[in-house]
Amino acid sequence: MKEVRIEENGHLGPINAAVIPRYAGAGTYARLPRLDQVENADIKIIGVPFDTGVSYRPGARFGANHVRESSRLIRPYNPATDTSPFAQSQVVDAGDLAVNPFNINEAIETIQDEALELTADGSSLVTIGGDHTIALPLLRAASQRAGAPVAMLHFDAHLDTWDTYFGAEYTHGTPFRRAVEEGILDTEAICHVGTRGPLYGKKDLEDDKRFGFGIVTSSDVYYQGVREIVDKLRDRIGNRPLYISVDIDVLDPAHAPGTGTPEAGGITSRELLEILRGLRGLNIVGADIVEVSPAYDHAELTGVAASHVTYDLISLISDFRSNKGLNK
Ligand SMILES: N=C(N)NCCCC(=O)O
Ligand SMILES: [Zn+2]
Ligand SMILES: [Zn+2]
Repeated sequence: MKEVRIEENGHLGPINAAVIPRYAGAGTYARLPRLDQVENADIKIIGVPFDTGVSYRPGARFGANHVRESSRLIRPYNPATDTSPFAQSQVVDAGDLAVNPFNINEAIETIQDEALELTADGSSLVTIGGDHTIALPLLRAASQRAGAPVAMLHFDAHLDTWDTYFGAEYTHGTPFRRAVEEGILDTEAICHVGTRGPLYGKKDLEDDKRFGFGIVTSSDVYYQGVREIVDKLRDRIGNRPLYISVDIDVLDPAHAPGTGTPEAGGITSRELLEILRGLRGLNIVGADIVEVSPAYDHAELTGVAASHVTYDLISLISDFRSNKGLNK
């Protein structure tokens, strides 16, 4: 079957669903072109099939392809932000990184190296799939590219600033403690959003605070509402280079059951999307959407939520890049 794509603004867009039914053919994210089908890419979506860092249910290694498969219905115009992300920037699916499933240290190195290589041309990365361990090498690459520690918004049920699990330093519950220790985060502007659930002890929160993290809990989102929270986050971040890490378990299990460490009482997908949309205009230098574990999903609930979160993140980055003249 011959590919028929939408082309706008000189950018090669998704396969045209009015010509080739959206359920036909091999899947890339939002049916976008692959990296090898374009000359230059402004935004690259990459999959990281890695879940060797998990402490409970496995399966996030299958997350990237699940998000791709659940993104077939995505359309090119985003009315929530009045933007056409695939027309404003050349967005591509750059495929999966091949990372070692048996050696976490090597996997982390590979992710960092490949993220640096992929962004050498000034493009932005949006990573899908994998467990939260992968945020550490992605943050290293992002701060190296930014030439400075980066601000971070971390959407998650969990703090992920624990020290070790079974003596292991690099796991999905520890990436942000390592990141603070390594000095790659701008500790004036780092915040968790959506946290909830039981902890190991009060010290978890004391340590986290000492590292510089602010916390907007899932209950805060309920009591304060999206607008007030967005204002606070924007104040804290200003115009710093910002990395956004989204653990899909930030959503209530009713919205995202397909994940490894579910916690009751989470935010809704509407709240998450609205908070993200409120970040428009911020200097987002990279993002990930992690912890999608398809075997625990039902009716693609988690896949669809993750694919839409990815879409709104791409919309923000695309808008920022095109307004600042960063695209080729
Ligand atoms: N889902 C992520 N990233 N972390 C959860 C760690 C929960 C734990 O085992 O204590
Ligand atoms: Zn989590
Ligand atoms: Zn996490």
